[in-house]
Amino acid sequence: MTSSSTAGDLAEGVTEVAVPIPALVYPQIQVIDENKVFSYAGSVLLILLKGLTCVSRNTVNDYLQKVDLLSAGLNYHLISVFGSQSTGKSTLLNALFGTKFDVMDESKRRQTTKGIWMSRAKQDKILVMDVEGTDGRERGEDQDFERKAALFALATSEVLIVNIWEHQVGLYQGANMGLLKTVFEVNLSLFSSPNKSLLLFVIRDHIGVTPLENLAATLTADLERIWESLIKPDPLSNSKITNFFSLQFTALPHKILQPEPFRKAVDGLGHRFDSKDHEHYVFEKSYHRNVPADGWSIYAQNVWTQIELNKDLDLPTQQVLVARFRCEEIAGLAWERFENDVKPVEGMSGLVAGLGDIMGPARQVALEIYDAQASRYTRTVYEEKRQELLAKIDAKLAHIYGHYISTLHKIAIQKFNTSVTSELGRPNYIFLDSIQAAKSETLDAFVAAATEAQVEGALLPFESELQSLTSDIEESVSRLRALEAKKLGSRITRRLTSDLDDIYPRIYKNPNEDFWDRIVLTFREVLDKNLAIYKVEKDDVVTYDLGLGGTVAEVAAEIDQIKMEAWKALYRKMKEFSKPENVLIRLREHFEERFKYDDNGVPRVWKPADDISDIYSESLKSAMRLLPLYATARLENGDTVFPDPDVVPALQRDEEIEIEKFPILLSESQMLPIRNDLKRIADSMYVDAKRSTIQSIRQVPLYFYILLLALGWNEIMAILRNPLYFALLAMVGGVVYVAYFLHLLGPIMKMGNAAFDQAVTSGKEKLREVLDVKPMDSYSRNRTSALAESGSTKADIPLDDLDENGKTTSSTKSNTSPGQFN
Ligand SMILES: Nc1nc2c(ncn2[C@@H]2O[C@H](COP(=O)(O)OP(=O)(O)OP(=O)(O)O)[C@@H](O)[C@H]2O)c(=O)[nH]1
Repeated sequence: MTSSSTAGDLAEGVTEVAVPIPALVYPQIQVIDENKVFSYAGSVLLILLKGLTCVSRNTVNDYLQKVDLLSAGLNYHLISVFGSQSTGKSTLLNALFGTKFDVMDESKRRQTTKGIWMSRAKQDKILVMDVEGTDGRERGEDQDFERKAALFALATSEVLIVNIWEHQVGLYQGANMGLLKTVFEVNLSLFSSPNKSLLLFVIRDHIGVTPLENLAATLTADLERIWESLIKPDPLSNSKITNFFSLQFTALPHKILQPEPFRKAVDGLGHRFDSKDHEHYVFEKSYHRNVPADGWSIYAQNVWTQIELNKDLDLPTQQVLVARFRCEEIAGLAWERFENDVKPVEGMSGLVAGLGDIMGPARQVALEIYDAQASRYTRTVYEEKRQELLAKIDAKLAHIYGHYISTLHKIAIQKFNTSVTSELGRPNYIFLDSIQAAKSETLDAFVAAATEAQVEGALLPFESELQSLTSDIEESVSRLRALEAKKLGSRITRRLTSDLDDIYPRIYKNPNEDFWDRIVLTFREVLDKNLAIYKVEKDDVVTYDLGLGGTVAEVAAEIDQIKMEAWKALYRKMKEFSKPENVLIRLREHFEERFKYDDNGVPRVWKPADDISDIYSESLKSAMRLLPLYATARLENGDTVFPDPDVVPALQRDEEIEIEKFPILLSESQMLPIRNDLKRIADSMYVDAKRSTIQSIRQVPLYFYILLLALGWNEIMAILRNPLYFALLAMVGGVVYVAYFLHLLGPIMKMGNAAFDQAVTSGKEKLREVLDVKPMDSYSRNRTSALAESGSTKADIPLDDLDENGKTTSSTKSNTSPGQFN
């Protein structure tokens, strides 16, 4: 018992000065009608956890809206009154709270209040329920409604005003003790843990003979007795009535007989409801049912439905159900607002400027909407639904943000490529610096834009996208590095090719057994020279730095690529020089050098004594010996020339090179025509040599000189007699003598003849070229040239068929010549 009021209350009512009441008159609403139907319109069926519960967008909500309490949250109070029929309950409520509940027409003396009515009180944020009176003759023995109504009042109200006549105190039925017993019983099932309510006994028609104190004591004793008689569940077996109820008592004078004291007493009683400082202030936090005003109608309706269905009325569960329903409803509203706010940026392609400034406030506003209304409901439900809402909002934000940073990623990589391409297009660029600058700029811009669009509190990670962008950039850098390495490789290969162009022909022209050793050695020297500037030697370990960055493995691969290109350049050079036509020319030159010139390099003038066949044979053999050298790249030790093992895999993938045939430059089938052609050329030269010898040994007949003397006698004499002619003759004679003395007369004449013959042959060749328009392949052309130079374009002429003048003596033909190469 929190307070036990006595006559002091009465005195309080009498002595206190009435506070002027604002002339506010609120309408009323029937919450439950006499047929036990909850007041609603246009019901909506909802499934709330278990079973079907009829929940409405009802008139109660409309009413609360109308009386401006719908948005009051938990800041409202609910008071019910119950008691016997026609005991002046409505009269009391109207006087106490300024309501307009119907009051019985005295002349008719019949039930006025049917069902349960509600009205807002004149006091701040108080709702009052006027419950149909008990013991009415209209319902007779049917106590169903009064029990249910009492239960409903208890489940919803903080304060229950029990209205009794003074003369009923001490009576069992008249004082509603039977009903109170029911109330106590159901209270135990309603509130498994103590959830207090205030029972405010208002004793009417108190005439003052029995002090209020005594009346209160009687009532208290009755209540405790009832409480003790209840069968309580185990955990509550030792509980007291005061664990569940606070009790207050007050008494009012007769309204009709003592109107003024009645009014004053009512005014005094009113202060208990609006003055927090009042010692009997009726409202305590623990009395509140913790159902926000906007959820009250659902709560009340659920409670009533449960009561109507005679089901266990577990109020905490009902509160949770209402909280769940309302929190979901509020979360729905908040989500709707959020969706509307982010809609403009959701479907946008490309980068949305100021995304964070749109998403952040949208999230904030949605949460504020939710918090403002839902935070009044059961904490656990509120938080659970808030988490759900937050998760939904953040998932949407993550989706929008994901799209944003993915677009950002694409734009960033494009910008990187553009920037780096333009950097690398500049003269004298430094690859690594250019790449690093573009990379830093791109990543910084990405991080800045991604951070700018972040929303405080939301988990919007961009690290994985940043990682993906970084690896895309690295991939791009790798590609650029490969291109750069290729460019560098091409430059090195060009320099190497140029060096080989310079050196290779010299080695090639003078082949011997270590011919290929020299070529490979020279190649390696040239390659080393070109790679030397990139070489880094540290602790006897040789690595390379191409100035392109990259890992050790990447650099090694790039160096291998360069080496591979170098080997390809060598291969091309080898192939070029080993073309059959080039080899034929080289062999012919080699033959000529030995056949037409002596060991001192002096052109041979063939004399009858010379062994032409032997020289021919030796020269041809020497030339033929070169062919295998040119045909297969073989080192002196017998190994074939082959690329280094580290470049072989790359060469194997290269389409230009058949790596297995790397050292094979001329096949057997290619060598055969070269041999034949060389032989033909050599034969031709041999024939010419033979012919020139025969011509040199031919003699002028003696009679030619006698005839010349006879016919030229006069001229001879004229010359001898003329001093001028004679002097000239003497000079010519002197020159001839000196030539003869020096044995130059014969060679001078031979050279003259040879020069003449050569001129004739060249003339014929030119004439043939002019007349012969048929195109020739390079080998045929070179071959023709080689043959023409040797004068062997004619058919082979066997030496045995020549007479001493070098002419063909018969049609007999021989297939072999004396000096034929075997
Ligand atoms: N004796 C007496 N009669 C009162 C008092 N107050 C009101 N009445 C009369 O009691 C009768 C019933 O009043 P109501 O206020 O309608 O009583 P009620 O309890 O609300 O009636 P129901 O709603 O029908 O249960 C009326 O004729 C009132 O004039 C009072 O203090 N004393």
